Amino acid sequence: MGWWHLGGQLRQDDGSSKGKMRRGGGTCEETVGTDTHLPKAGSVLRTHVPKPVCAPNDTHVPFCPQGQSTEQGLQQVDALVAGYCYGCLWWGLPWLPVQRLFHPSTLQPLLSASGADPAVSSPGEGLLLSGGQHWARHRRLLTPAFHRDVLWAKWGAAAAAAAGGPLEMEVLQPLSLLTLDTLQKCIFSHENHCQEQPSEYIQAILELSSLVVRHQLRPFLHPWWLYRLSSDGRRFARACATIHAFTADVVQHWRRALARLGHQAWLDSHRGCSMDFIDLLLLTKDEDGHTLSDEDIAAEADTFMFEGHDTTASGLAWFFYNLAGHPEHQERCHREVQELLVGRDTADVEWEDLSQLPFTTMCIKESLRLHPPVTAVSRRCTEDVPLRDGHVIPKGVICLMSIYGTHHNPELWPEPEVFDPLRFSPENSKGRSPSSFIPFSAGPRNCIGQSFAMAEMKVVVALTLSQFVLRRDTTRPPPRHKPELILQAEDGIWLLLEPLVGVA
Ligand code: HEM
Repeated sequence: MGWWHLGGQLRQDDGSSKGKMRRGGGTCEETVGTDTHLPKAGSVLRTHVPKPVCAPNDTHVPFCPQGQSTEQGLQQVDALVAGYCYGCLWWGLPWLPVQRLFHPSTLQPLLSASGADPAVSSPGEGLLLSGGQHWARHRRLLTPAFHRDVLWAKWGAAAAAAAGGPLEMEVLQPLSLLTLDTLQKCIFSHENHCQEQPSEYIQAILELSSLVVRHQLRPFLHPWWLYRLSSDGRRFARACATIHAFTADVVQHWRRALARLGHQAWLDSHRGCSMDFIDLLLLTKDEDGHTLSDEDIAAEADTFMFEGHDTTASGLAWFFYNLAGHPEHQERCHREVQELLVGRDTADVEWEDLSQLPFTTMCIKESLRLHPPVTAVSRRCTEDVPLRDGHVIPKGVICLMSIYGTHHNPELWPEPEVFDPLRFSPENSKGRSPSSFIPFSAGPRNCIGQSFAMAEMKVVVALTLSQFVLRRDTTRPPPRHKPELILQAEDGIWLLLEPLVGVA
C-alpha cells in the first residue's frame, strides 16, 4: 500500500497543480497558501518502504491513541518516526485521516506556501488566528516591531529576577512569569513586576492558557455554543474580558498621548531610546497610509502576550534541564558567559553581546531540537499539494507537521535522543536542510517573534549562568513530558541552583 494512499485519493501529479493550504484550528481557520514549487525530482517517498507500527497488515497507522498529550504519546511519535521517516497517515478519528510529516522533503512544500490565501478573516484577530489579506497586511506592518533594536533595553532586571530563586526550585512556573513580565514591558511599556505579585491581567492570561488546553482535551465541549454555557466557558469569557479591558485601556492611553503630542513630537520624545511595541503599532502605516485600528493593535498585543510567554518559558526550562544533565557543556557555557561579562555589572548585557555566545547558542538550539516548545503545527490543504516525488496530498487533507518528529528523526539526526550541541557547530551544520530544524516553524508563516525569543533566552541564560551552577535533583524521577499546546512537564521541572563561588 502506498505511503500517500488516502482513502483511494492517492494521485500522481501531472506537474501542473499548485498548492494552497489553510490552517485549521478552533473557530478560526488560518490560511496560508500560494504556489508550491513543482516536484520533479526522483522518487523520494517511494524508495522508502515503511514498516508497520500499529497495524501488522497495513502501512497506515490506524486509529489508535497516538497524539496523546503525554510522555507515552511522544514515545509513540519516536516509534513512528523510526518506522516512517518521511511521514505517515494517521487516523485521528476513524473518519479523520491526518497526514503526519517528519522530513524536510515532505514538509517543504507546505512550509513554503505563503499565508496570503484570499479568504477573509475578521478585524480584531491577531496574527496567529488571522488569514488572507488581513494576515498579510498585519504581518508586513508588524515585522519592524520585532526588529532587534526594539527588543533590548528593558530585560536586565527581569532576567536577574529569574536567577534570584531558592536553591531548589521548579523552574517552569517562575520562567513563565519572567517571560510574561518581559513581554508586558516590551509590548505595553508597562511595569507590572508580576514575578512578585501576578496582576489580574497576568492571572487572566495564565487562566486562559490552562483553559485552552482543557478545552482542547474535551471534544464534547468543542462547539462554542456549548462551551459558552459550561463553567469553563464562563471562566474563559471572564478571562477574555479582563484581558481585553486591560489592553484596550493601554492602547487608548497611548493613543490619547499620541494625539496630544502629535506624530513628530512623539517621535522626538523617543529619540535615542528604544520604542515599545505599542508605539510602533500606533505609528505604523501601510503603503496606502492606513494605520492599524485600536482593535487590531489590541488583538496583536494580546496574541504576542499569549504566544510569547509559555513558548519561551518552555524553551528556557528544558534548556536548563539539559544543561544541568551535561556538566561538561555547562562548564563551557559558564566560561563563555564569564569571559563576556568579566569586569562589568552582570545586569549589563548589550545587544552586541548576544553574538558573543556561540557555544551557548549551540546549546540553546540543541535543546530546542530535543525539546521543541511547539511540538507540531497543522495545515489544511485548500488545494492539492504536489510533493517532490510526484505524489500529491489531496485538497482538504489535514497535515500535521511534526516538529518533534522531525527533530527526532534518526535519518536527519543520528542518535536523536542524545543532547549534543556540536550538531550545530558551523562545520556540522553544513549541507543540512534548514527544514530539519524548525522550532519556530519556517516559511512565510513562521514565528514572527523568533529573534525576540532567541535574544530573550540568551539573556536569561547568560544572567543565570553568571550566578549559578545548575544541577539535576537526583532524588526526583526525570520529568515526564506533557506536550499540550506547549511542551510542559507533568510535575514541572525541578532543578538545584547552586550559587557560583565568589558570586554574591
Ligand atoms: C521559544 C519560543 C517560541 C517558539 C518555539 C515559537 C514557535 C512558534 C511556531 C512553531 C509558530 C508557528 C505556528 C503555526 O504555524 O501554526 C509560531 C507562530 C507565532 N509566534 Fe512564536 N514561538 C516562540 C516565541 C514567540 C514570541 C516571543 C512571540 C511574540 C512576542 C511569538 C509570536 C508568534 C506569533 C504572533 C505567531 C503567528 C505568526 C503568523 O501566523 O504569522 N512567538 N511561533
